[in-house]
Amino acid sequence: MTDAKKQAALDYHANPIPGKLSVELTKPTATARDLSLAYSPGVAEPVREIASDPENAYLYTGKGNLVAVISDGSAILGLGNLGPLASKPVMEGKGVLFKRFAGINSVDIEVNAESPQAFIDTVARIADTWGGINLEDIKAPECFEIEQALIEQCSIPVFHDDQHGTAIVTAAGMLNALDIAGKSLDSARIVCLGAGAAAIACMKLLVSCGARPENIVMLDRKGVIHSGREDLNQYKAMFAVETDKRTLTDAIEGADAFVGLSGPGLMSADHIRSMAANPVVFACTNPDPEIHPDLAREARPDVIMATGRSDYPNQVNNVLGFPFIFRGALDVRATRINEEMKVAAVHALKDLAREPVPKEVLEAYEMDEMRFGPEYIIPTPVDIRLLERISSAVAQAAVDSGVARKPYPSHYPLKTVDDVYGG
Ligand SMILES: NC(=O)C1=CN([C@@H]2O[C@H](COP(=O)(O)OP(=O)(O)OC[C@H]3O[C@@H](n4cnc5c(N)ncnc54)[C@H](OP(=O)(O)O)[C@@H]3O)[C@@H](O)[C@H]2O)C=CC1
Ligand SMILES: CC(=O)C(=O)O
Ligand SMILES: [Mg+2]
Repeated sequence: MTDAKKQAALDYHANPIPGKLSVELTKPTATARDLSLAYSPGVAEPVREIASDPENAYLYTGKGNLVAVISDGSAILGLGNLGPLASKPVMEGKGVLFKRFAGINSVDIEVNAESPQAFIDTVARIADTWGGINLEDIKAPECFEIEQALIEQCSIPVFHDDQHGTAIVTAAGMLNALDIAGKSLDSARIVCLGAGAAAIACMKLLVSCGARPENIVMLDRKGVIHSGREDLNQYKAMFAVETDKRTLTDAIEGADAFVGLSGPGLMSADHIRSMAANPVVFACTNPDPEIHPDLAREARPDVIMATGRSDYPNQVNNVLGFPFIFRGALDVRATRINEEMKVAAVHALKDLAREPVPKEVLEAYEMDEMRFGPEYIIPTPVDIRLLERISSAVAQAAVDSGVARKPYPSHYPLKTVDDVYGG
């Protein structure tokens, strides 16, 4: 970023008041009567109701439309382990996206925990307060243990966005990009740079969608994850392949697709030049991708290129997933977000990219045209139809797979965020 853009980003966060979110009132509070209902003595009535049946919390408090965004700051975007407090702008940002795109209230919580168990214990103790928990920017491998333990201990959806939100959006984008390239997932050779939270989840979901494990080469800081390595944790070991390739240069030659979930500037023009025809390059590290889109296009005019950023075409970013996935899960009071719900989200997102783009989206992006093709493989986050399509698909999948505690919502499909509380 230029110095001017850096300053603009700081000014945006600082002015006119610090931060990006505030809390608003939903009930009248002007009179003594209002206050006697909102607080003492009236507040005692819902207290008694919730004490007699915890389900009443959904009736009398904001729980049902409230998601906690929780991080330890150990993998903030691609910036690394900068600690809990430094993660707060990102967590507030996730709250902005929850509210703006899906009408969901959120609170960000940055936890200073000395161990995964301390983090788990902290979150488990406050879990009943929320309708759902979005874990964010927690590094691998600790994130896997943390998420699994919290799913087991909590009766509300617990979802590590960097794993599953990213995987859902990557799978939708990859299916479309390969289709445009004239290829298919079941025969594509895929190189994944990174073997952390996002990378492991993305490759697992791509395999569920039809990619062949033997066609995937994953790399971490030490190079290719191959079966001769003895330093692999159980998550990386799932992707160990029999190969004599050792470096990114070895692995990328002739590959159909590259997925970068690692660090900035790690892919060169030579790497991309050595890929197969119509290469698909998802350089998804934020804020600075593995290779800049301009450099990629210069090296390979036939590239189908995506980044995690809003300022280039094809934003493959979990913002296209988590607001709408939680919307659907909350509205049927799902106990968890399962594989069926994730796959439903992949297909809803993938299919929407093939439809004509509304004029509001063109205006927001100052474009005359956006059409399914190399420069438009996936919808943009401002597309209001995401709310309708993904939330509906996820809610239906929750009902069909038996994790919903309420029927498919009668106020669906949602056309705007003003509709989220129903009529
Ligand atoms: N576009 C999007 O929607 C999203 C993008 N991301 C991006 O993905 C990246 C990883 O995030 P996340 O998975 O949460 O973090 P993790 O800390 O869990 O994983 C980081 C992974 O990157 C690998 N890595 C780092 N540097 C290198 C390098 N020089 N060469 C090869 N591998 C390297 C690490 O290797 P090792 O295991 O050896 O340490 C590790 O496997 C971030 O940049 C983040 O911005 C994440 C989520 C969503
Ligand atoms: C987008 C996101 O969640 C990340 O880069 O970590
Ligand atoms: Mg993240």
